[in-house]
Amino acid sequence: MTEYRTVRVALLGAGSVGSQVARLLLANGDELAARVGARLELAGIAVRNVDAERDVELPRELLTTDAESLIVGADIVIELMGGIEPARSYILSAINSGADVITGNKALLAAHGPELFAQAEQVGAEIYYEAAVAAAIPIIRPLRDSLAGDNINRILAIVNGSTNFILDRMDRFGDSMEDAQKTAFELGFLEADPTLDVGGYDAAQKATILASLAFHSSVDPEGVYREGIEHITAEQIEAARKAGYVIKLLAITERITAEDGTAGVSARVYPALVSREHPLAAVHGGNNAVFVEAEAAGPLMFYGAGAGGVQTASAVLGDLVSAARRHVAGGPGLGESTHADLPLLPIGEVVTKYQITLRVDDRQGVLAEVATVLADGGVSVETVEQTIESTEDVPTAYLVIGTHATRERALQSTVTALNASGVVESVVSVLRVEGV
Ligand SMILES: NC(=O)C1=CN([C@@H]2O[C@H](COP(=O)(O)OP(=O)(O)OC[C@H]3O[C@@H](n4cnc5c(N)ncnc54)[C@H](OP(=O)(O)O)[C@@H]3O)[C@@H](O)[C@H]2O)C=CC1
Ligand SMILES: N[C@@H](CC=O)C(=O)O
Repeated sequence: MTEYRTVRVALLGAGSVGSQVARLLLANGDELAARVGARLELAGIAVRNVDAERDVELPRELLTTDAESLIVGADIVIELMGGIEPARSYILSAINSGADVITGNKALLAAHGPELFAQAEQVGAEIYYEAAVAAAIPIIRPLRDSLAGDNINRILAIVNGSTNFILDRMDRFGDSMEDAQKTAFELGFLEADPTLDVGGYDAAQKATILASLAFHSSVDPEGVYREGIEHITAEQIEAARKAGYVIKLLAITERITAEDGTAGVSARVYPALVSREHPLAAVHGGNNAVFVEAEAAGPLMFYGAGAGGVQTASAVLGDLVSAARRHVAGGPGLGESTHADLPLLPIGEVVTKYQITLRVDDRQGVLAEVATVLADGGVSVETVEQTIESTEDVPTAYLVIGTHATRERALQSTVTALNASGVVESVVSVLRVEGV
């Protein structure tokens, strides 16, 4: 039998993900040792309550509430507790004591990533975080390594499984928003606080991480534009379907140029119209997908499970093998590269296409009046469709206007002008069209 040296691993958290990591680490010890060239010894598992019932039976003697003592002497610390504190302090302790760190904590990385990476760089430690975006889907390493020699222009991503599940139910089964949310909750898709998913906060944290990585820049999470799906109606889903679109909550990050010529990055999250021909339209249920547009590689799509204990554990164990190999072989790790530091530009600088639905009086000349307001605002019209829904005494028409690519600032002021003009009864909806 091969004699291996030992790498000591401390696990913080034994919830959905942590318990699966512990199970797989204990069950596959020999195989992992052969792959790494060292035995991965699970030194202990820190939890809040050692007597709590768990999905996976874990050796009682490994459980402890003393995370600090566990960290001391560990070669690798895996943080799967979630939240900001005490996770941040534990990670800093681990780094300062010379350990490499693995985490799936997107909330922490979005809020404190630069601080943690800077500290790690100072002491020569590494932070691995494949599980933090799109769980089981390998996307961090491809962006950090495989595409490191290319230039990324844009990423369009479905990174929140529960909102994708909800919108997909509405699209494919005709559910209302309320019913779809109820089903998502019953199936355990939504976070304990569903606002994190439905309000787009979870996706915005992941967009922050993707933007930093793709554009080698330090991205302030406060500057990431965010809209949730809570206002999406069954009528909008139906109208989108008729027009050949599906509505998806997208996390988008791209290289853009502001009106004054400043080169920068946009990171944003909102429900957008996606053509049914686009690969992202075929992402159903709770799945995730990251669509990368790179200068040389062209379009690439990474697809799979974006949540789930065992699926996420796969990404964590991949990181563990990498970290342990580095520990055995020595030498530099993957490193964090924020050398470009492009500014994060506000939503007003984004250029995209829009679909505007207006409710207007069905009378002669109304279309020309609407066209004048749009032209005055610098919004160029690509398509117009009119539906008449008049009753005997209320002659009403709906205009669905598709625009050419327009800067968001101009679009928003034109929508304000339309509302104030007296020409339209109401602006029913404004949706951005992405993936074109
Ligand atoms: N679940 C998923 O599908 C995914 C999760 N992630 C990320 O992975 C991380 C873990 O998620 P998940 O497993 O779902 O979380 P859970 O809430 O299921 O588990 C959290 C674990 O951490 C322990 N814990 C919490 N606070 C402390 C503390 N102060 N001291 C010691 N232990 C503590 C809990 O202990 P106890 O059991 O005693 O309560 C529990 O075992 C999060 O950052 C999450 O965002 C990323 C991708 C997907
Ligand atoms: N709540 C998240 C879980 C994984 O990060 C989601 O719905 O995708």
